[in-house]
Formats: sequence, structure tokens, C-alpha cells
Amino acid sequence: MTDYVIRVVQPEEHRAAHTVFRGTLHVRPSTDGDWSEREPSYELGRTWGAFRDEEMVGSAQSWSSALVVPGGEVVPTALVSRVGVRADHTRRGVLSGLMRAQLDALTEPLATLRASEGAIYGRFGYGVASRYRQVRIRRARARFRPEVPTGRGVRLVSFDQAQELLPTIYNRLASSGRPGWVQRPAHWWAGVRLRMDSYPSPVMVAVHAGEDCDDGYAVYTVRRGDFADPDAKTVLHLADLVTLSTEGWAGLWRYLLSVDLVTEVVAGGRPMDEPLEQLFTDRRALSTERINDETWLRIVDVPAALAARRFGLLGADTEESVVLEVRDSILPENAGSYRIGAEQTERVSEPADLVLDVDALGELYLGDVTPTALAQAGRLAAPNPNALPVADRLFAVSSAPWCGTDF
Ligand SMILES: CC(=O)SCCNC(=O)CCNC(=O)[C@H](O)C(C)(C)COP(=O)(O)OP(=O)(O)OC[C@H]1O[C@@H](n2cnc3c(N)ncnc32)[C@H](O)[C@@H]1OP(=O)(O)O
Repeated sequence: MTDYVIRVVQPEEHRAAHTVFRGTLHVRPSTDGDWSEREPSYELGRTWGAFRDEEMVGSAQSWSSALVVPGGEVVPTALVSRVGVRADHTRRGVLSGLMRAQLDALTEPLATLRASEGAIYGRFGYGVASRYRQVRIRRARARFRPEVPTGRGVRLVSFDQAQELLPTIYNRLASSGRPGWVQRPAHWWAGVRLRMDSYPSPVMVAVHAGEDCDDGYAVYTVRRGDFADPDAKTVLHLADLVTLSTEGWAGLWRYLLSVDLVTEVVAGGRPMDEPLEQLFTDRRALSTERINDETWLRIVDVPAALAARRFGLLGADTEESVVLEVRDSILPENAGSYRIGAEQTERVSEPADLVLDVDALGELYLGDVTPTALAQAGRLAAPNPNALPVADRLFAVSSAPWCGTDF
């Protein structure tokens, strides 16, 4: 590793970083046309490169964004992305150097990423803070229960027409308070368009009109089967579904399952607590194909992150508190004990009730998993076992954390 230089790359090196990253994912370099649209997605001073003999062989970048934490506060957060090390330089500590440099430099209290593989990022203090499920719905069996709201009406708009509408609806979702929502940088939307432009079938946008304004949308494409073959499948792939009302949610699902010639709807990235089975007279119309890790969360500044989050949201006793000892070998200023309660959180010098690493704290932070579950798996030690049910109450949240944004 001593042979490598790790430093922030200059703007004129962003394209090289992009090419290195794409190569690690086995994707060709961007064309000149594509690059002119992707270049703005490299924020100044936020891309790290690893150089060997002045040649870039690895990189990692981040975007400045924000994330909703339990209690509704929107906390500045780095969206870490485009991490890769060229295949002829792997397993020599290059990623470790990039991750450490990046973490040392971040000014946001939180960092989040999507992992290509599950075994990479825990060692850098990232933990899985939200999950999603992918469902497949067989249209012929999916009859809606009569009590499911009908919705107010759905219209199709072109993807270009929707450029302002989609971010407006998406941004209003932040105030719903569901933990895990992230601010999508402006260039995120441009990136989606670029990706979708390469699809063989058109990108469709369905918008639900609420009582006062549009309050939901669905973005999808349809992959056609051979219509003459009775066994062939034509599958509607849902890419993004955002709703701000029950009517909008039910209306859009009714719409998606009404599209002619479609035999199945496949929806990835859906919240774990979305009550889709409740829509149908036959709940087996739907199957869960996968449950995946979604938000990998790194608590970069533990005192700030704990202060931003509310505890005891489901009604813990205001007198209740626990002392957590947090271990963090990469950012040692985080290491220490914190008293956590419904009223306030503070750093203390007291014996710990519970002890855990910072990646495990990341898993607890949005409420996806309970302290008791982590203790059962040995990822949290409980010198005071009576503190476990108290900690469970303090960390509990009412909606499953969910992000719904890939980056
Ligand atoms: C947020 C994102 O962008 S996700 C996309 C991540 N990028 C990719 O998946 C592209 C393909 N892969 C790569 O580019 C590289 O293999 C990387 C970035 C995953 C790893 O880079 P490397 O420089 O090889 O990692 P490095 O040598 O620093 O390894 C650090 C530790 O992680 C381990 N590790 C690295 N990659 C992996 C892996 N894929 N699976 C399991 N363990 C791994 C190493 O064994 C090492 O373990 P140790 O600390 O116990 O010795």
C-alpha cells in the first residue's frame, strides 16, 4: 500500500476516475456525449483517487445530500458511490486507503452507500440500516378487494414532461418522516434518464392526481414477450413509485395492474412494510422474490448523529435511558459512552449497559433491527441485560426505514 498515493482528484481527472470505476464494474468508458451529461455529477473536491506511478488505479466519490432520521430531522449525509479498484491492483489495501481518506475528510455526520457485495463495507464501519423487497405480482390472480380505494385518476405523461413534476412529488415525501429518505441530487435525475434512454422499450410515467395537486407517480418500462405464445410473459418493471396519500398509492397500484398485455408486474426496491398483500382477494397473487440490504449507513460523527435522532418515538417512559459504549477503530473520536434517552442524549463517563461497534450502531440507527436481535447474534454485548428491553423501546420506530433511491 505504501506504493500508492491517495489524494483528491482534480476536475480534469474526473473522467479518468469515471473510466476506472466503470471498468471495475465491467462497463465500457462513457462516450463523449454521455460524459458531457455525467460530468456535472462529479462534485468538486469529493472524488478520491489512488495512484500508482501517477496512474489512477482506484477511486471513490461522494455527493452532498441529506437523510431523514427517526423523528423527522433531515441530516446532512454523504452519498458514497462509484467505488472501484482496478483488477490488477486489488487486495493490496487500496480500497482501505480510499475509505479512510474519505471518512477522515467528510463533514457530514452520516455517510451512506449501496454495496455491490455484502462483505466489503462492515470493516469500514458501515452497517445495513434499511432493507427492501422485490415482489412479483401475477396479474391474472391479482383481483383487488372491493374495499381498496379506487384512487382519483391516473394520467400518463412523457418522461421529459415529468422532469419537474417527479422531483416535486419526491421532495414532498421527506416530510412524511419515514426514516431513510435521501435527498436526490439534481444530477441523480439526469442519470436516471441516461440509463433509461438505453432501454429497448419506452419509459412510462403515470401520475396520480390528488385532491389538491398531483400526489404520486410510477415510472416503469414493459418488456414484451411474444404475444402469440400463450406461455410467454410480458413483464412490467416498476422503477420508482412514490406516493403521498393512500388514494394515490392504491390508485397507482390499480393502474399498474390494469395495463393490457402485461402478465406480471415486478417491483424491486419496495419498503418492507408496504402492505401489498392486503390489496388482493388472493394474497398468493404476489410473491416476494428477494429481500436485500438497501441503506448501508456509516455514522461519521456519533455525538451529532445521536443528537439528531429522536428516541422513544413509540412512547418509551421519559425517565428511561441506557448507556451505550460505541467502539470505532477508524474514527476514534467517536469511541466512548453515550447516555441515550427519550429526553436527551449526552456523552458520559459511566459504566456501559450495552457495548457495540459503530457498524452495529448504524444498523440500529434507523430502527431496522432491535438491540435485542443484535445481542442475540453476538454483535452487541449486554453487561446489563435489563437494559436490552429499554433500548428496544428507545430505538423503536413506527415505519420500517426505507430509501427507495439507488445511486
Ligand atoms: C459504493 C459502491 O460503489 S459499491 C461498488 C464497489 N465496487 C466494486 O464492486 C467493483 C469491483 N471490485 C473492486 O473494485 C474491488 O475489489 C473493491 C473496491 C471491492 C475492493 O478493493 P481492494 O483494494 O481489493 O480492497 P482492499 O485490498 O483494501 O481490501 C480491504 C479488505 O476488504 C476485503 N475485501 C475486499 N474486497 C472484498 C470483496 N469483494 N469481498 C470480500 N472481502 C473483500 C479484503 O480481503 C481486505 O480484508 P482484510 O482487511 O481482512 O485484509
